[in-house]
Amino acid sequence: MIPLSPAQKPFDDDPRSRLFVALDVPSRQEAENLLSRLGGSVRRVKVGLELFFAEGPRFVEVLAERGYEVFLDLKLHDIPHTVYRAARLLPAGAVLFLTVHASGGREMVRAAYEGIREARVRGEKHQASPKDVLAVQNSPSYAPPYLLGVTWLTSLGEAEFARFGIDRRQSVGILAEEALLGGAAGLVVSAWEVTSLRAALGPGPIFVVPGIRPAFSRGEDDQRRVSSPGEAIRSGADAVVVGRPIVWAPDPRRAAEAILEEIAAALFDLPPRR
Ligand SMILES: O=c1ccn([C@@H]2O[C@H](COP(=O)(O)O)[C@@H](O)[C@H]2O)c(=O)[nH]1
Repeated sequence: MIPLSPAQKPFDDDPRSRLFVALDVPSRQEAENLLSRLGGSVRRVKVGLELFFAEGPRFVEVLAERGYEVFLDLKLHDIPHTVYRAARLLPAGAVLFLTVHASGGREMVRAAYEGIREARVRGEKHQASPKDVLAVQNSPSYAPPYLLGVTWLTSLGEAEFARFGIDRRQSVGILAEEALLGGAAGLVVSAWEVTSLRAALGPGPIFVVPGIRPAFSRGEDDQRRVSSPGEAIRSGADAVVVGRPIVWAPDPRRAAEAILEEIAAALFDLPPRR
């Protein structure tokens, strides 16, 4: 694995690079409405199963054409052969992050990585010279689309881990290793595990944290390992994913801006990136 230096990670000083709004809505029309309500407060979006089933890969390309950076959260999980063949068809030029379940094992993650590499070359072929294609083909692992390995879903709480007979902390470490050894550039983790993973793995891997519940939205739902946006960033997350606290807010733009302020304050408290 070629470690990514912190400076190479796809984040910048704009707090908007640290926030992915989950477009968890059932149609392109609803996604468009939400995006127009969010205005310029958001630059990065996450497309998950719901919107992808509704609108397919073409809408991912439309979002990218409009300047949004897209996290395609399909959480691939199958035998390596199947994952490889699916990943080859990724609209590579339109995607910043793609997820796989780390529990598929390092061979499966590697298959996704190889599929992405082919998708990247195929996408480039339309505009690039053979020399450029070769350069893309030989590029280091960490060019977009970046592959992220999902460790344990943030909807799993201590009751589930007890029922499964699994040690959460230890097994998250194993899953992280499987993902990174398979070629993932980073992980999707809960804020509960970020501090220990960052300490163990260093600044290189990208950590993206869902299960974000700002103070204004706290209430019962299906998320179990939750944190505020500020806590997640201070613990070592590079970025957070937020769905319902923004999507279901009476004023989504105001909610996004409050979260961005919290992210900015947390970044300000951290030492500069080395
Ligand atoms: O472990 C995981 C992995 C992915 N997600 C996704 O993030 C968003 C969270 O939405 P909220 O409405 O803020 O709960 C959603 O799209 C999930 O599919 C996750 O929550 N946990």
